[in-house]
Amino acid sequence: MASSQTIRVNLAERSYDILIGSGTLDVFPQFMADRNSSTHVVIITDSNVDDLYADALGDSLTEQGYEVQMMVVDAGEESKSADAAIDLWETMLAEGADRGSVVAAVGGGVVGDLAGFVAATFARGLAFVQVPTTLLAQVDSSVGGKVGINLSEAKNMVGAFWQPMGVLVDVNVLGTLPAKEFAAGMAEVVKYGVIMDLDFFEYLEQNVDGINARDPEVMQKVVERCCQLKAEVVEADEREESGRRAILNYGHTFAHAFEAATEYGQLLHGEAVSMGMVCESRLAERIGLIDAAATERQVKLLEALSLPITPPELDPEEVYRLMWHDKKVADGKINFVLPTKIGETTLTSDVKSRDVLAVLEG
Ligand SMILES: NC(=O)c1ccc[n+]([C@@H]2O[C@H](COP(=O)([O-])OP(=O)(O)OC[C@H]3O[C@@H](n4cnc5c(N)ncnc54)[C@H](O)[C@@H]3O)[C@@H](O)[C@H]2O)c1
Ligand SMILES: O=C(O)C(=O)C[C@@H](O)[C@H](O)[C@H](O)COP(=O)(O)O
Ligand SMILES: [Zn+2]
Repeated sequence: MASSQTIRVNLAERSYDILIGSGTLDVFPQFMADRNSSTHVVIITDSNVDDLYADALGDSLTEQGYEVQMMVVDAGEESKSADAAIDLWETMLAEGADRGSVVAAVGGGVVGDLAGFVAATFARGLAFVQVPTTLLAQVDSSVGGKVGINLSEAKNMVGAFWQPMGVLVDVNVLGTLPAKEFAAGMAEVVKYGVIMDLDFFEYLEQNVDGINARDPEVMQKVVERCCQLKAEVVEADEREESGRRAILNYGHTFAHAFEAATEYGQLLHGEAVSMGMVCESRLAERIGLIDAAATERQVKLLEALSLPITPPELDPEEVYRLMWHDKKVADGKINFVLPTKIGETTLTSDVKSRDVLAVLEG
């Protein structure tokens, strides 16, 4: 294993490390042994990641004397469903998983959210680790403990806060990621810059070529910075109670409605977030919170990273209706995370429906 860095997520007895480096998959058995004494590991992965990485990780555990149960779901957002969770629970039971088993999520955000949800609920809760294999999962979904599944009208509507025992990030796996998936991960990366780190946003602007070429040194820095920022936010507000964690939802009020309106089949989550951030920045402009130049700066960076910024043709009223399923709705109002400048956001419910509809109408 080449150089690596460890970022600690401090959450009292739920604290854990994120190990980030090149070639870290080689230490998977040791990583597991250091965190739990169980010898029964349930690996949950998807139909693409199975052959690419999960099988080999399973073999490396078997060689060390572990009993491994391998479970493969169909690749794609459709697997973040109640049906998929039921299949996993039933199979785990049939094949001997018990309270002492450990779940390892090996894959992107879909696998991480689904496997984490199954871990949180099977036998009232199993220990689990995250081995994120997409950029999006490495910079965002594997950290912070939000796990869950979708309902047809509401993204991530059924779930839990269930922290992993550890997160093992190998940036080498980004090499096999399709271009569209890599770009989708960059949307969440840009999000961190807009919500809380102007210097990081500028670093991204200055390193677009290195990012698009997936330069290992640049990508190691990008993943590390995002994980540091997410760890800080999660440590401050683990269960999204004080409002601090809500900043990670920038772009998501619109994004989740776009995903539900297109039945989770047309847009990647990161693509929807890219469109959602532009919409929410335009909404902030309309109510006088930010200047147009700051939105254009986001548009320019997102486009340079090959991300879409214009939502598909959808009925604005229907998208607005779906926004009411957002988990930030409280006291009959939608709370929006809106940028006030690059590097700063505010949480506000003081938004008129006509402004939201005007943004959706374009
Ligand atoms: N829990 C959280 O905090 C959080 C944060 C952000 C996003 N999410 C969720 O994450 C999901 C999106 O995750 P995603 O973008 O990783 O999508 P994904 O899990 O569907 O993975 C994208 C695609 O890449 C493939 N893949 C994965 N790793 C690969 C690799 N190394 N090489 C080649 N192909 C690979 C997968 O099989 C899949 O086809 C959404 O459901 C979103 O809601 C959750
Ligand atoms: O970790 C968080 O908190 C986030 O909001 C990160 C988001 O990128 C992610 O998409 C999350 O799953 C959205 O959460 P939700 O509570 O709006 O479903
Ligand atoms: Zn997201």
